[in-house]
Amino acid sequence: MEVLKCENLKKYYGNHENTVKALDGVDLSVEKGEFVAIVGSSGSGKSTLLHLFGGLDEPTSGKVFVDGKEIYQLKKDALCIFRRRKIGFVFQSYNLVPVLNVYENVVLPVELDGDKVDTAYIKEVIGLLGLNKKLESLPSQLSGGQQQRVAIARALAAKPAILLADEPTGNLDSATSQDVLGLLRVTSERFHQTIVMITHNEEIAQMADRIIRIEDGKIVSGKQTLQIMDKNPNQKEGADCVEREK
Ligand SMILES: Nc1ncnc2c1ncn2[C@@H]1O[C@H](COP(=O)(O)OP(=O)(O)OP(=O)(O)O)[C@@H](O)[C@H]1O
Repeated sequence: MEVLKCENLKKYYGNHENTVKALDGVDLSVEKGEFVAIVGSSGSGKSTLLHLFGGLDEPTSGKVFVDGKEIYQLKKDALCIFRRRKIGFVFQSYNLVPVLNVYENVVLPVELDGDKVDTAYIKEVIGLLGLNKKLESLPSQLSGGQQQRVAIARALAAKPAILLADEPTGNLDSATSQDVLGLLRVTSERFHQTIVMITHNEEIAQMADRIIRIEDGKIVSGKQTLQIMDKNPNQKEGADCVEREK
């Protein structure tokens, strides 16, 4: 099932001779449960693409569908609600609320939406991310890797259709980056969670199911959706359940 799609997506900045074509006709489809990495050099258009997937910007032209809904057809308020319910964000700077403890940070988006917290699910997410013993801690009492794990748990709390991660390991050392990425992969497998992540780091990108390469606002490889077989949570992590791009 397709969860994210864009058609002929363009984002131009400036006008006339000063036009910057940040995205220049991107077509892409991401299936439910896929873990996709977007890589490309600085200025290639990665952040612009991720922001447009997240309903955080307006395209110059083209369409973005999340969970079957054409998001830029929605009015501003409706898009805001849709974003809160359907899209989880993880940024390089963890953006946790400093005066709230780990548990309060994780459930905050659900509570802000007036929804009932699915405590069994939250407990599982927290356990999977290894945060059980840190529930009462404030963000300032956590390491960078732990703070990013809280940010991932928070992004998953509302069971989003897609999780968008913008350089999620940008502030972490190499070993911690691998840990955090491993956990993102585990959550993708356990909850069949669709994840789109941008990264500069090739090693990190290799942990995704599919790598999309972008240059000068165009996709140069990784466009096709892979055949993802059932990501059985009982299988070993990294088991051969996903046919990687050749
Ligand atoms: N608000 C803006 N106004 C004008 N140009 C912009 C704006 N935002 C981005 N751009 C330009 O669009 C192009 C793509 O930028 P984008 O931030 O998407 O690249 P990126 O691949 O994410 O880069 P990086 O890896 O350095 O973050 C760049 O040439 C950038 O200068």
